[in-house]
Amino acid sequence: MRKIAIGSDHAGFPYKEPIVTWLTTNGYEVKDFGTYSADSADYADFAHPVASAVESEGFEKGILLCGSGQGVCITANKHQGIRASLAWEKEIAALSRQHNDANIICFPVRFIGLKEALESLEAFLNTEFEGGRHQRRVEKISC
Ligand SMILES: O=C(CO)[C@H](O)[C@H](O)[C@H](O)COP(=O)(O)O
Repeated sequence: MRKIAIGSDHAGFPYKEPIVTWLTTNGYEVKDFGTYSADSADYADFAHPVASAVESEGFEKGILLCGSGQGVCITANKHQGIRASLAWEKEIAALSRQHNDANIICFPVRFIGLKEALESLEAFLNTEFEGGRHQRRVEKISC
């Protein structure tokens, strides 16, 4: 089964449960790294565990949610093995897989509808990396 890690802060929290439900309904195994309420929380406390899970704990991909999507994305990209992408519509989500081999998708929950987020997630999970010229470019990301 495909293992997915998910995490959010308070601003991302409203979409976490619907996304988990969508994932389990569609046959994914999901681990929820919090937050577990709408109380104010710090995005890095959830982005780091999700990034570690994808980087080295056998999770295929990760999903991170915060208000703008920026905080979780910046945090996750501090991890060597992570390519986290910010997505607000499905074509961007698919491109992050095709061209960037992204392994975490970050959603700006205060700026995207749930339907668009779920369609973007589906595109992200079902799109393969194209390799070729993009492989060379991805290899140049690490410093
Ligand atoms: O968007 C975020 C970080 O990029 C966070 O989710 C926060 O919501 C944002 O920083 C605003 O903070 P607030 O405490 O919700 O006002």
